[in-house]
Amino acid sequence: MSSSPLMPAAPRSTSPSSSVVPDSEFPLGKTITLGKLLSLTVTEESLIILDENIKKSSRSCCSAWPTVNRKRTIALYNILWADVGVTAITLNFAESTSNSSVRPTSLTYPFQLTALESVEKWVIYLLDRAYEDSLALKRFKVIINPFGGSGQAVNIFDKQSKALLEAARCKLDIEHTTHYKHAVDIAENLDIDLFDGIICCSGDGVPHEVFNGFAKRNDATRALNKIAVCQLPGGSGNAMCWNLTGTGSASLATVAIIKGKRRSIDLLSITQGNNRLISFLSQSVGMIAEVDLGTEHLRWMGDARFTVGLLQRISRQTIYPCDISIKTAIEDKDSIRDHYRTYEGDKGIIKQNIDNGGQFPGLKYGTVNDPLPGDWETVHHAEMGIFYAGNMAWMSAGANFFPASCPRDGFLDVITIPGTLSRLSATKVLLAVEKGHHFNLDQVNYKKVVAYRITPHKREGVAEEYVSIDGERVDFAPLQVEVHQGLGTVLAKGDGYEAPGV
Ligand SMILES: Nc1ncnc2c1ncn2[C@@H]1O[C@H](COP(=O)(O)OP(=O)(O)OP(=O)(O)O)[C@@H](O)[C@H]1O
Repeated sequence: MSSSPLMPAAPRSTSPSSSVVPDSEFPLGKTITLGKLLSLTVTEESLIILDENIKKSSRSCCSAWPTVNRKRTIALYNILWADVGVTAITLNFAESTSNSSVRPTSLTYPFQLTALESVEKWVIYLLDRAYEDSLALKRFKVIINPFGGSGQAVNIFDKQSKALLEAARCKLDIEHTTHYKHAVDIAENLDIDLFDGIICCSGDGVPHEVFNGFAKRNDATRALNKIAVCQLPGGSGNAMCWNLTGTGSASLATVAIIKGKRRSIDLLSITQGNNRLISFLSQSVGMIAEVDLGTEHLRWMGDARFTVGLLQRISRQTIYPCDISIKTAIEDKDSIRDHYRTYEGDKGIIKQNIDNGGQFPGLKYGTVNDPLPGDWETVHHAEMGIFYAGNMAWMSAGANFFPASCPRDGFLDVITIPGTLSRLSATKVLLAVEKGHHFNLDQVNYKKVVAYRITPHKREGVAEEYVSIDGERVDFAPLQVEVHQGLGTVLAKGDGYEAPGV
């Protein structure tokens, strides 16, 4: 068998010789003929199987007679693996069962022993095309939060993902979290030589913990560079999954991970009090934080609780006073749009040379306890409604809050919206968020920044105040944030985020 990294050794034996002749175009062409009635062709996008034995019949609208359809087309993206035995080839692929789900399926075709070498070469070609610049046979640590979302994460993984990963011959080491912050310990102590990635079947809290676990290691930069972090939608907020795979379907996201390309993303350092932690997704103060963290009583509504919670606060014109100091990178929307179009899927900085084998990088701008750097601009916001800083586009399904977000541009996108907007105006903003069209509205202030500090002020008579980092509650206290360009690694379907841009 070939020494291709894609291929396992195929068993050989000495069965009778065969009359199978590879297509004359092969190996330069893409077809292998396995018999008079059977050929497999790799085209630009698909595997086409012509099989006279396929008994699928279809009736055209113009004809009363059924026609026999002997052609089967499988998108190369859905090809998971191919095993070559001595006299049969088995193709594993993801078959659509609906618009939003796939399941693993296989087809086996016999061939005669003399064709073995040709079949092996053809399979190497097929798998090269099916995986392109994505690593095949990935080795995953799988971390499942059994309490994520509505407690369905184990079920989701077992029913919708595991068999697809196995069909793609991925190596899995599965662990269920047993306590709060368990994923921090798992990432901190992981033998990174054994894995290519971590799949978090959870909400956004577990990937947040994984990045923080890596950050604690002495070889943090190596771990962050080597291990790609990904998410299957097993929680109540699955933003990472939406941004990197473009779906909330566990089976479709699994295929996107199997075929996922290693891409770097910016990470953020946050200091608050004497703590430092790492964020990959967002920070919010004001309405968004309160709705995210303070509406547990509306959990039964599912995703609708965010909309209902926001509308309640908008109608009351709720305000959240704070001071914000920013080191701005790009201020006006036209320049942000130009920047987005240049850097959205930029591959030029896919991997900077950040793996120096050492600890997590230091802070360029000091901590929240240090004096503010002289070139930061500070503004007091007496009537802030929403302060939202995002490192990815989707903040949850249907909420494309940061449509100008670029995965590795070294900037964080910051939105501020006054709490004093009229109900009509504020509702217009919210309705525009799904498609990212709020970016164009005058009421929405949108900046790209390299660092900022926010000091929220407690409101008189308000019992609970909220600050959220990656959807998790932290102290209601000042925090300072700076970006580390391209420091994290993920598996992504495309080069940019899977969201409509600007
Ligand atoms: N076995 C466990 N027992 C208690 N807490 C856990 C356990 N496993 C994970 N956690 C904690 O659950 C939190 C949320 O996890 P995750 O984001 O996966 O779920 P979620 O349902 O989206 O979250 P949320 O409850 O914040 O909406 C994390 O802080 C994590 O440490």
